[in-house]
Amino acid sequence: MMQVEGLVAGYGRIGVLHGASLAVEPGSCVGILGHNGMGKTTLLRAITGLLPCKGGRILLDGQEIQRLPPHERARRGLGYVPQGRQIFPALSVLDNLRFAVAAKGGRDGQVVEEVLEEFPELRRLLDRLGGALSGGEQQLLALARALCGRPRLLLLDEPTEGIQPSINAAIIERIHALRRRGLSVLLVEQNLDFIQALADRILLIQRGRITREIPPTALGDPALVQEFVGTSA
Ligand SMILES: Nc1ncnc2c1ncn2[C@@H]1O[C@H](COP(=O)(O)OP(=O)(O)OP(=O)(O)O)[C@@H](O)[C@H]1O
Repeated sequence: MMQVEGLVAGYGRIGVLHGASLAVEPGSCVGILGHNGMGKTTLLRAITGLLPCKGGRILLDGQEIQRLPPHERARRGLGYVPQGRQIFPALSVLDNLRFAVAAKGGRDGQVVEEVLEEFPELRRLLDRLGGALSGGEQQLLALARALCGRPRLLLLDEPTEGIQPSINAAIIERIHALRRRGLSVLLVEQNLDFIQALADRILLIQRGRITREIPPTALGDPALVQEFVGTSA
């Protein structure tokens, strides 16, 4: 589905990614773990095109996309749920969704209706302002909004940040349901239970490079977790 080869990116003269490589197989969920500041968000932003790539290649279905603008990468199947969700707080839930469809150049009525079938709990919130939602509701809206672009590969940046742990199970189930329909996922997450519940493969990022792959079962071993991410399970 996607191959990232030797990706180099950063902010001005500050290098962050120093040759990151990874692959996401069709229909799979790949998790990325790493300490704060190792480049997880930067990696996702470089893949979406929000940050320019200074080197390396990104292949989506075998086609190079690293020089395409973000909207063209979205058109080819990339969806992105950014860290902190970044929904529009002053727009209603419905308008947040409509905006996402319009940004992709689609006809909103039908797409929004299809997405609401996948996120039925948003129906009773359609008139509510985005900023008035709980963290968990905002995360569902952010997922639904990304789905309005009908992505085939979804990039998720720390979806559990700032939401109540009790909501995590609902979000995990929703992502599983999307995967059953063929969606591939690249997930950056610090919550070990969450990443273990979803990822088929887990990659470690250290100083801007993918350094290792670990089996999801390794997250049950506190000593390994300490070594990989510096927290205990
Ligand atoms: N806009 C920016 N300008 C300059 N440096 C930045 C910018 N955004 C991030 N950085 C730096 O780039 C490095 C990688 O940041 P990034 O956000 O990708 O890390 P991360 O692994 O996602 O960490 P976290 O879990 O804390 O979000 C950090 O040293 C960070 O300070």
